[in-house]
Amino acid sequence: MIDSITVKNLSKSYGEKQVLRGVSFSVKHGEVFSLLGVNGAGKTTTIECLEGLRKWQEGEIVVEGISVRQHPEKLRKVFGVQLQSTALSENMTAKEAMRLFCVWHGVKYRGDLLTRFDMDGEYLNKPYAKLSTGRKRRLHLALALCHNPRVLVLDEPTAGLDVEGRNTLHREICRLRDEGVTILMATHDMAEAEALSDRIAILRDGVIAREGTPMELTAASNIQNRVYIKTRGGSLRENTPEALGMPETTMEGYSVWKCRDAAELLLLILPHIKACDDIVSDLRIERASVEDIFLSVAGGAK
Ligand SMILES: Nc1ncnc2c1ncn2[C@@H]1O[C@H](COP(=O)(O)OP(=O)(O)OP(=O)(O)O)[C@@H](O)[C@H]1O
Repeated sequence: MIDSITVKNLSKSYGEKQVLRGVSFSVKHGEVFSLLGVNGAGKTTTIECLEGLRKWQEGEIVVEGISVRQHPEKLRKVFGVQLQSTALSENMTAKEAMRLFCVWHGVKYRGDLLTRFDMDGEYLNKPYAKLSTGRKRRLHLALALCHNPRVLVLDEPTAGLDVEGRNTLHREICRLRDEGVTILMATHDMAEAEALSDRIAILRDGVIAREGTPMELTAASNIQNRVYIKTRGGSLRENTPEALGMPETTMEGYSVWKCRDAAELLLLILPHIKACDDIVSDLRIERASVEDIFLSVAGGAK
């Protein structure tokens, strides 16, 4: 079995309102796959169908070889689902929550997970309501992993966290991926998606409008790159070859070109600098980011 998750032609309406119109994607084992889309694009709906929590009208979903429509009861073993922030009762402690989850999944108490997520010591017996958002997120992740799920589903895993909390969770997500867990994530954080994902899909108007690795998505875009070059002798400020054209702008001593193909531009510029007996003192290429691609794709959503 190559794919951990396969979603084929998924269509889902709430009453008259059609939200998904034939969504298809697949996630390989041990891959981090991010689903992006504007508010209301249908990310959570897709995830909830996948978890067997919602019925849908058309299409097929298979997770770890299990047909979600036919055997939703078999999914509990397979999935680890991170809770929403209001999901535990206010007075419950981390230790009690872990006990509860372990009993529910029929496994031994997993104090090791509370230690791994730094939820032992002073946090172990603190009421849930008194934990910070970051600590709650750590606890949710620890609980989601108590039965060693093969697939982890994360909906906005780092929303509202500070930089340190975000980095900690990112490290854990990478670690879980390295341990072979398949991770499906919905996020609005483009930098997070770009840094963590093996592949990304952008939902728009009820279908997957773009899909690929972060490199593929950004390389295939029509968004122009910016090339910044500074030389010691300033040879780019005058006498640039005709084919090159003058820089679009200069900034803090850098000549700046906008171009689709940075390599082509450099093949013209660098020989010119050398021919002028000049030396490059700094060179930067600003590529289109996943956020740029997202804005160009999802920005046109109805
Ligand atoms: N239970 C429901 N009944 C009716 N409409 C719903 C229901 N749940 C979601 N919707 C609608 O379906 C659409 C998709 O919602 P969904 O929550 O899946 O989007 P999302 O991409 O996760 O959005 P967000 O980024 O805001 O979380 C929205 O228009 C929403 O109003």
